[in-house]
Amino acid sequence: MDVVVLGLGVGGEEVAGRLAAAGLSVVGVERRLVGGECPYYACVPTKMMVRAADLLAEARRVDGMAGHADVRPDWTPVAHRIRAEATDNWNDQVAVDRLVGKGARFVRGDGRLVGPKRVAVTPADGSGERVYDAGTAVVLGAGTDPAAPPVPGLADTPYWTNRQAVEVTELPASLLILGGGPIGCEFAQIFARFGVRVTVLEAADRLLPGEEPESSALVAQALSDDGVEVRAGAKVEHVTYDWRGFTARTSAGELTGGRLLVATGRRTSLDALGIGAAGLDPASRLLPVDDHMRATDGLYAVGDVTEHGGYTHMAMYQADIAVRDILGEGGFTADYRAVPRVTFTDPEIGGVGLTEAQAHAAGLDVRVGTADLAASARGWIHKAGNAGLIKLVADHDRGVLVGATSAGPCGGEVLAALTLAVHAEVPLDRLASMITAYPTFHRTIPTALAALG
Ligand SMILES: Cc1cc2nc3c(=O)[nH]c(=O)nc-3n(C[C@H](O)[C@H](O)[C@H](O)COP(=O)(O)OP(=O)(O)OC[C@H]3O[C@@H](n4cnc5c(N)ncnc54)[C@H](O)[C@@H]3O)c2cc1C
Ligand SMILES: NC(=O)c1ccc[n+]([C@@H]2O[C@H](COP(=O)([O-])OP(=O)(O)OC[C@H]3O[C@@H](n4cnc5c(N)ncnc54)[C@H](O)[C@@H]3O)[C@@H](O)[C@H]2O)c1
Repeated sequence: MDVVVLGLGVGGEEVAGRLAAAGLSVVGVERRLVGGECPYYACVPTKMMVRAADLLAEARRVDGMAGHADVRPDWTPVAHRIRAEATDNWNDQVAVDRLVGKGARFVRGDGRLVGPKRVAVTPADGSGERVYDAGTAVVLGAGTDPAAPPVPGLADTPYWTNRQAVEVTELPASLLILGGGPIGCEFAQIFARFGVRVTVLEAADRLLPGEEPESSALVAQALSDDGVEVRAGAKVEHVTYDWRGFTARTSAGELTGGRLLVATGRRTSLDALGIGAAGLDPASRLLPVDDHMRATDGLYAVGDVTEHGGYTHMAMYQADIAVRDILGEGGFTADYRAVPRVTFTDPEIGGVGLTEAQAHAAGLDVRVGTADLAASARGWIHKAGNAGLIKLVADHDRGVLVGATSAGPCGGEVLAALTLAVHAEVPLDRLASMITAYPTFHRTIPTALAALG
């Protein structure tokens, strides 16, 4: 055996498939579904939900702009699409066949490191434990599970995580969401647009605390316009559940919901994965890796278990680097200066690189330029649903952008131009001389460039 891949999510499946296709002998170990969180419980089904919720919102904007539309939301086609088109009713046979078709051996079971380059697997079919020795490398791609805060009472309740929220077939009348990060905000808007009374409780003083404060304000306004009640800066002290639903005692008073969705982040289980047997600190929450994705001699890690995970595109990027390193192919190594991220609310919140606060914390000579998307020609034409902004964060010393935000309709698409600018370190004067088509949303980029202090 050349390589054992432990965890076949987005990152692990890519590594195992490509190495097997290149002729290496590969064992892939997965205890749940090949493909991991993204296709079954995360990116794909939630963006199908977003698409449906956005259709409702656009239809509600017909009045006053294109006639009149009566909109009657129905969750049935959304739940059906998630089952029939996205998850095959949470069956991964197609993915298993694809992997085996590339030449990998597949074992469904629970794996753990029991030595450097040695993995023990307890197969799901009840057969006895098997041990695999990897001649070349072990690759960890074990991802994360939803984390729940240690709130008294919470563990005794049937709360939802993203997994139950994706599986839902009948919507509750009301939903209380703990956490106003990307997961909390996306689900809040989706369910509110389908008529659920939603309350979001966020411990930090604003939604999306990892993004620019201007983005947080935009999302708070959008959620409020959709009827979501947002309580930021509030702490949950106790949770109970009875036949009426959930009651949360919080520093902002008592909050209730027919269902409770916990969206307060993710957790790894590196100790249970046996990283101590490879000489790594079992108490680590995330694995430090070098720019070839090596955690230690013969052990690689990709995706959410690493310090630079959190997104499917990062798991894919890191998988590519690990594969090329194992095959000795060379090429680029990991560079995290221009990592893009998009929260798929309406308006979409796109960000790349550093926020203004992070750039200051890095000791840079920071200049900031902001422009209102709604005030642009395209924003004015678009009218209903035109809220958004471009914010640029520049390093004045080097004359380049180190971060940017693109919020608005198509905010995630417009972000591509800004990602390119940060990634390629395009000089600001060269960027300012770029011609932008009229009347596009991305014409707000030169307006923000002109506003750079
Ligand atoms: C609701 C939600 C929405 C999201 N939306 C987006 C989005 O729009 N865009 C985006 O880029 N990212 C999004 N993400 C993040 C994205 O899903 C993750 O970054 C991505 O899935 C990480 O891939 P991974 O391969 O590292 O891990 P995972 O996808 O978590 O896969 C890890 C796999 O390892 C398996 N495993 C773990 N331990 C063991 C073991 N001991 N033995 C055997 N198998 C094991 C697990 O069963 C799992 O299948 C979202 C996440 C959530 C929760
Ligand atoms: N569009 C996307 O790319 C996308 C969408 C969803 C999720 N994701 C990824 O999935 C991961 C998890 O997302 P997430 O939103 O769960 O995590 P997160 O860590 O980004 O946000 C969790 C939020 O919960 C808050 N919180 C923590 N404890 C709390 C408590 N006790 N009460 C109230 N609020 C509390 C935090 O302040 C934070 O704002 C992230 O890595 C994210 O990047 C990505």
